[in-house]
Amino acid sequence: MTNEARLREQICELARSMFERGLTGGSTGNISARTDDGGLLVSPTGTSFGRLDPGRLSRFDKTGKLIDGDKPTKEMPLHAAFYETRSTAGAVVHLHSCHAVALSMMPDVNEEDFLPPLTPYGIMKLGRVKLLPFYLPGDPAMGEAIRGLAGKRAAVMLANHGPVVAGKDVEAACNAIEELEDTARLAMLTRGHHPRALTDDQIQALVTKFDVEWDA
Ligand SMILES: O=C(O)[C@@H](O)C(=O)COP(=O)(O)O
Ligand SMILES: [Zn+2]
Repeated sequence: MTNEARLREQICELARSMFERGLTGGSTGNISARTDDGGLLVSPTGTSFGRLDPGRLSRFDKTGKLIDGDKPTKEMPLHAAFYETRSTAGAVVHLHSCHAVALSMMPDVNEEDFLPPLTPYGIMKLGRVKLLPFYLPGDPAMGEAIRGLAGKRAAVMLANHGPVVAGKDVEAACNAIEELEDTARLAMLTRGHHPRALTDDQIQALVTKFDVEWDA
């Protein structure tokens, strides 16, 4: 099996796993990954994460030209902006995960640190998560918003829509976006109960020990 064939299988398998666990429903969400030749494999528009077909993923060459496969996600500008601004990005995932979307609607949420520092893994896997405003799905302005972050954030939350996370590869991006949803779930569950969050010293210790991108 070629590396590309393995990558196609992995994209579809991880997408299906997230769908089956209710992390994104219907035909929501999109996923992309870099190929060895600098191109991209991308989920087609209107497809369900539960039923992605490895042979029908949209394939782009390294210049951004669509080579074959089905019509790509309408969120290509969003995905492309992550690859352009983060040289370490090997994959990008977007979900409509319920608790993250709910948290994005809360009136007092911090736009610079969308997730409260509740557990170590949220900090280690995501760094600081920026809350972006609401955009219409497919609006290329989302790509401009990502470019405006100059590669400093691996994860953003689109208000009233869903999270988007870049990782070094498909597995890392999927693990990180699952952590985003879990942390948002904890935040919603503990909302109004004054949970004890991690202290600044604990956060700094994590950032240092696990080399987390945290300054942005
Ligand atoms: O919310 C949307 O419409 C998109 O962001 C989405 O999740 C699914 O769109 P496609 O990837 O074009 O199917
Ligand atoms: Zn979406």
